Amino acid sequence: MSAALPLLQVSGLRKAFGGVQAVDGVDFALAPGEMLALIGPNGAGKSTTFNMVGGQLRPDAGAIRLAGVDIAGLPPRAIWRQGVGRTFQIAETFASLTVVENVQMALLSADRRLFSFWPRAQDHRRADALALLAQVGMQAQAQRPCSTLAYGDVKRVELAMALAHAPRLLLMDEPTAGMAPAERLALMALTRQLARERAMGVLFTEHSMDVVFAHADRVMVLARGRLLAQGTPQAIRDNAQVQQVYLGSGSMSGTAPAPVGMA
Ligand SMILES: Nc1ncnc2c1ncn2[C@@H]1O[C@H](COP(=O)(O)OP(=O)(O)OP(=O)(O)O)[C@@H](O)[C@H]1O
Repeated sequence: MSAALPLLQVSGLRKAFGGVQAVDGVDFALAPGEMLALIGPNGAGKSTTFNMVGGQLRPDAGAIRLAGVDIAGLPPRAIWRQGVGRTFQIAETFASLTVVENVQMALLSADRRLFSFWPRAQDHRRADALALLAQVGMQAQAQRPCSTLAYGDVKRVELAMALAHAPRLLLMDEPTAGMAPAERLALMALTRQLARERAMGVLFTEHSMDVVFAHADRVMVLARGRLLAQGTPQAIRDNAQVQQVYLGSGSMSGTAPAPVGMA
């Protein structure tokens, strides 16, 4: 692999639902260790783009290359095996398990032994699970049931679980939804640190502009399925077209102030 090759290279990506062109020819690249935020008003095509990269949706056209290999249209499990991880909420059924057991379950899944070895999860790679928990600052709470954790701590455990199969690219769909401002900045600061340490690319959608401007290396703005702008957080914040799109839509959806309010 050439050093110049991006981790993720998306080109000509398109997807329509009936008469709605949800994603209309999107191109972007993501480097190892980079935090790339995907933002845009409601209905801009963020989730559709995100789900095509993760394999939940099949593109109508376009290429999605991971370290040069086209993964467009592969099923989610095949894309996961290529090294694309995703944060998922801890399922209700696992909330009664301890923190370390949840991470052990993720390691079992990464080792593709989830079903055959289910009863022995407690023995499986416990030291590795504890090491992952140390990386997200949760080792001291390893023995607690997940159901007793504060919300921000659950998010850290989910991050440790997503790291269990050592993804090259991590997809995070609104990772800080429902979190208090200080908590969401802390979670994304941690994610950024891990991205750097592991040379792991992170693509995330986010409605909280404070998170985007504090922790994205680069920001991509979608509007009506097209890439309106991409650049550094500062460049995006100062971009008149971007400000207009958000003003035109009332404001950024969700908890965040509109970009124009943050200059
Ligand atoms: N399964 C679907 N069936 C029909 N239309 C869809 C479907 N998924 C998305 N769309 C449409 O495609 C467009 C883009 O939707 P998408 O969910 O990708 O936007 P988004 O930027 O993620 O929005 P939000 O911020 O509200 O989540 C919208 O017009 C939406 O109504």
